[in-house]
Amino acid sequence: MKIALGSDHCGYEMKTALLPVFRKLGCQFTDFGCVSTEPVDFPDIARKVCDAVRNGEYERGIMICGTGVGAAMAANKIPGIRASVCHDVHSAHQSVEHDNANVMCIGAQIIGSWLAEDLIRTFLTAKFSTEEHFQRRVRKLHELELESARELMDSAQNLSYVEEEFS
Ligand SMILES: O=C(CO)[C@H](O)[C@H](O)[C@H](O)COP(=O)(O)O
Repeated sequence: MKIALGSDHCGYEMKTALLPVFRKLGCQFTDFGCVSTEPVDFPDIARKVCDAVRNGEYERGIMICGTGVGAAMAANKIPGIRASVCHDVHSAHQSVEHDNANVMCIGAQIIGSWLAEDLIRTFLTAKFSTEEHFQRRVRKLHELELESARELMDSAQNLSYVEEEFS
């Protein structure tokens, strides 16, 4: 499995400590940054990780920030991304089995690297269920994404109409 990996400065040390885990699991991975504990902005890294997953080059993504929350917020803005914040093993597999999560976000300020290793192993080995109700719900997530895109396009059109009127 090919994994897109990323962190901000708060997750950098945990990410570095976890690199042997990906090797042990036989995963191919690319680290999309950051490269030190120098402060960066998690949305910039999330963009790179999620684009790599979204374009199909990588099957899943893992982001580590301070809490996992900011990374998940950023990731879920990107079409095609279903990101979870996981600090327990149950969520790590259920978010894939039921919700087809393709990015998992972890908070380095919340858990230690032993649990993070279990979460990664669990997330990467879980598979999306073929049961119809789970498939239907994920289709609905996609529909929400399309509705939001349409709403954005409509409001952009309204905006240009207003701009024309006042120019
Ligand atoms: O946890 C985070 C977002 O949910 C991130 O790791 C932030 O960087 C966190 O807010 C830490 O902020 P800092 O003052 O830039 O270290």
